[in-house]
Amino acid sequence: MRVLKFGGTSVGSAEAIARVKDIVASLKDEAVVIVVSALGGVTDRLIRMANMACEGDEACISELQLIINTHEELINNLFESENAAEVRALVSSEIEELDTLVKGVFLIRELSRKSLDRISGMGERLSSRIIASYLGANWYDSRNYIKTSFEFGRNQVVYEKSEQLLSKLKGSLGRLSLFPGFISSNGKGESTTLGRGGSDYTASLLAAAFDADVLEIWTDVDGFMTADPKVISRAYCIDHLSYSEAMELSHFGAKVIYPPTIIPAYRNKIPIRIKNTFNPSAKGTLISEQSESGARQIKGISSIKDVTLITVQGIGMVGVPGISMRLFSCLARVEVNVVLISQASSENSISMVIDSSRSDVAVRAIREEFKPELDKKQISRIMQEDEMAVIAIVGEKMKQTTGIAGQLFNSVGKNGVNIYAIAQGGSEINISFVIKEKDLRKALNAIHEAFFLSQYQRLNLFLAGKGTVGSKVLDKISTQAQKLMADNRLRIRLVGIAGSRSMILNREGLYPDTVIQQLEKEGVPGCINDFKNKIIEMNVANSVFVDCTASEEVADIYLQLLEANISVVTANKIASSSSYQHYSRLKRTAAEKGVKFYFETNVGAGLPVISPINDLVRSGDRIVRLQAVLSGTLNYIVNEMSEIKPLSEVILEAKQKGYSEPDPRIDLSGTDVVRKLLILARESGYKLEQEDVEVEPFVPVEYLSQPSLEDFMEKVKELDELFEDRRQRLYLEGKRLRYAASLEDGKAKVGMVEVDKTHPFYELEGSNNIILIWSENYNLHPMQIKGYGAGADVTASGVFADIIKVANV
Ligand SMILES: NC(=O)C1=CN([C@@H]2O[C@H](COP(=O)(O)OP(=O)(O)OC[C@H]3O[C@@H](n4cnc5c(N)ncnc54)[C@H](OP(=O)(O)O)[C@@H]3O)[C@@H](O)[C@H]2O)C=CC1
Ligand SMILES: N[C@@H](CC=O)C(=O)O
Repeated sequence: MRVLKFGGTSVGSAEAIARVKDIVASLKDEAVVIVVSALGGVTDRLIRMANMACEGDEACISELQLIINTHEELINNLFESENAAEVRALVSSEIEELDTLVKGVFLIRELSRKSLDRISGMGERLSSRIIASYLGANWYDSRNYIKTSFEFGRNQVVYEKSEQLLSKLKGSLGRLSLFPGFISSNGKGESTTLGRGGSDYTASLLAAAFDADVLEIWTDVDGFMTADPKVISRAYCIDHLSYSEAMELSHFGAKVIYPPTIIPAYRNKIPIRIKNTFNPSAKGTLISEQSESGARQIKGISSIKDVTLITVQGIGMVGVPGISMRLFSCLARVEVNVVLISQASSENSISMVIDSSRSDVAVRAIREEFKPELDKKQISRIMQEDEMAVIAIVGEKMKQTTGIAGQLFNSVGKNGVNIYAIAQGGSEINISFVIKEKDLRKALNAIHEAFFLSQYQRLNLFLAGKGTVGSKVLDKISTQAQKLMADNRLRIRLVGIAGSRSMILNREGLYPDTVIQQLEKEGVPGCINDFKNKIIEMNVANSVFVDCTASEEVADIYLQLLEANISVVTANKIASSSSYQHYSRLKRTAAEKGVKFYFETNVGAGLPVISPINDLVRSGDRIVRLQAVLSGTLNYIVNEMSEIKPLSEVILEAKQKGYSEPDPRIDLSGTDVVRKLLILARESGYKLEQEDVEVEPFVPVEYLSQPSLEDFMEKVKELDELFEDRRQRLYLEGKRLRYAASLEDGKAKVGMVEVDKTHPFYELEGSNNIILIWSENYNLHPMQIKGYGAGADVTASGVFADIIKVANV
C-alpha cells in the first residue's frame, strides 16, 4: 500500500486535480490512501476571514462568499452538471457550518482557539469531499481517527489512540481511500488541527498505522534541494536523505515537509519520497533510515531569517547552577521558542536565537526573571540583535569527519561574513551559526560553492575601464570561458562594468561580447564611487574588482574594496606607485582580509616580472641590483625612428598600437617608468618614494607642460630634428639609444643611455622590455626577463592570468 499526500498547489485547480487523477491511475491495482490539503491559499483565507469576523469587519461576509465561490467553481470545472449537483449537495453541510461559524464569531466578536480550529480545518473538509468524488475514492473523516490533546500550548497527537483507531480501519479500506489532511479531534470529539503544514503529518500518521510501503509527499518542488533555489540558482535536488538529515533541514527552513511528519514514518521505518506533481517524472528525494552510501559529507544547507540573537552576559553567571534552567523556563512560560543556543565554556554568556516577532516579549521575560542579578550587576547586559539569520549545514557523514567546520568557516570568513554564534549538537549532523541577515545570500553562495559545486568555482568580476586593455580583457573572458571550465573548473562571471560616466550591474551576469554596447545604451549614469558602493551593496561571494583604467580616482577605491573582502586585480599603476604607506596598507589589508591584490601587469605588461621577484624574496634571496628597459612606448619610439619617420610621427604610432598610456606624455616624461621602477624596487624590499627616483625625461619638461595633448603633439615636432641627429650619430658610433631604469645601492634612476653591441639592451626590438635582476644567488649572471612589454593583447593576458590566480586554480 502507498500513502500519497497532495499539497495545496497540487490540488489548487481543476487541471492540477486532473494531474492527481493521472498519478493515482498510474498505480493501477495498488491500494492507495490519499491525503489532501485545502485548495492552495484557502487556509490562509479562512484564517484571515475568521480574524476579520472577530474584529467586526463586515467584509468577512463577502470573503466567506468568495471562498464558497472558489469551491463551487472547482466543482463546476471538474464535474458534469448532474454530478456537480450531487457534489454540491455533499459539501452543503460543510458550507452551512462555515457560514454559521463565521457569523457567530462576527456576532460575538470572539474567536476562541476552538472556533479557529474548526474554521481553519474547513478547507480540507471541503477539498477532500470534492476530490474524493472526482477520484471515486472512499472518503474518511480524519477527525474520527486522529486524536489530539492540548499540551504545551498546542494540539499534540495522541499516538496510541490514533494508531488504534486507524489499525481497526485498515482491514476495511478499499483500493482508493481519501482523507482530509490537517484536521483531527480531541477527546471530547471537538475539531482540532495539527498545525500549519499538518497535512503531511496526517499522511505520515496514516502511513505508519497502515504499515504502508511508502509515503509519497506530492508537492510543487522536485524534492529537498541542496539550498534554497530562490537564493542559489545552482542548487540541485538531493537524491537521498536519512530521517535525521531531513528533520534537521526542514527544521531550519527547508519548507519541503512539515518537520513532525518525519516522526511516525521514522518510528515505523516507512520510507518517504518527495515528488513533484508538476514534474512527476523527476526522481524526487527519498528519505529513509540509511543515508546514501558514498554521499557527500554535507547534504544540504538551510537557513532561517527574521530572527533575533539574544545574549545574556555577566560574570555572575559563571559556575552558578540553574541559570540556564531559569532562562529557558522563563522563555517557555511566555511561549517563546528557542531555535539555537550557544554557550561558551567560560559560562560568561549564553546566546540564543528566537523568532524576531517574539523578541520584545522574550527580553522582557528575561529582565523580569533576572532582575535580582541585574540589580546586583551579576548580569551585566542583555543584548538584543535583530535582523539576524541562522544557517545550518546538515549531513550524517559530518560525524567523525575532520575539517568540515574549517572549510565552512573559511568559506564565509574569506567573504567577510562575521559569525555571531555557533552551535553544533553532539550528534554532529548539523552545524548552525548566526550571521547578519544582510550577509545571508552571500554566505549561502559561498558555502554552496565550497561544499556542493566542487564541479566548478565561480568568480564574480566587476570591471572598470573598457578601452584598449579593458575591451581585450572582455574578449578573453568570452573566448576562454569554455576552456577554463573544462581545464580549471572555473567560471568567470562578469557582474558589473563601469566606464568614466556610466555603469551596469547584474547579479545574474552580463554578456562580455555585447556588454560595451549595452553600457552605451543602458548604462546608468554614475561615477566610480557609485560603482564601488553598488559593488559593496551587492555583497556577492568571490568578488574581484578589475581596474583597466589609468585613473587615480579608480585607484583610490581599492582600500574600501579590499576592506569589504573584494579582491583587486589592476593594470593601473597609480595605487602601487603612490606613497609607500598607502601601497603597504593595501597589501596588508588584502592579507588581513584573506583576499588578493594583484598587479603583475604594472611592470612589463604580460611578462612575469613581479611574481619571480616575489618568489626570490620569499625564498630568502636578496635582490641587490636591477637594470631594465621598462617602457614599451619609448623602446618602440627609439627603434622605429628613422630619416623618414620622425619622433612626432612615431609617438602617434605608439599610441595607435596601444603601447602608450592614454596620455602619452606619461610615457614621454618618464613617469610611467618611474612608477614601474618604484613598484619593482618595493616588491624587492626597498622602501622608496617617487621623489627618491632620479628622472631624466625623454623629452624636455617645457614640451610636456603644454596645455593640451594636441598642443603637445604640435610642439613636439620641434624635437624631430634633434632626435634624428642623435640617432644618426649613434648609428655611426655603433650604438643605440635606450630609456633605462636602474636600482643600485638602493638608488633608483631612470633616463636615457647609449649602449653598444655588448650591452644586453642593444638587441631589444620593437616595444620589448628587458629586466635584469642581480641577487645574492643570481650574482655573476643576472636573471633576465625579456619580451613584449606593452600592447593590449599581452596586457589583457596578464590581467586575465591575475584573475585566474585569485581563484587559485
Ligand atoms: N597598453 C599597455 O600596454 C598597458 C597598459 N597598462 C595600463 O592599463 C590601463 C588602461 O590603459 P588603456 O586601456 O590603454 O586605457 P584607455 O584610455 O584605452 O581606457 C581607459 C578606460 O578607463 C575608463 N575610465 C577612465 N576614467 C575612469 C573613471 N574615473 N571611472 C571609470 N572608468 C574610467 C575609460 O572609460 P570611458 O571610455 O567611459 O572614458 C576607458 O574605458 C592603464 O592604467 C595603463 O597604464 C598596463 C600595462 C600595459
Ligand atoms: N605605456 C606603457 C604600457 C605599459 O605599462 C609602456 O609603454 O610601456
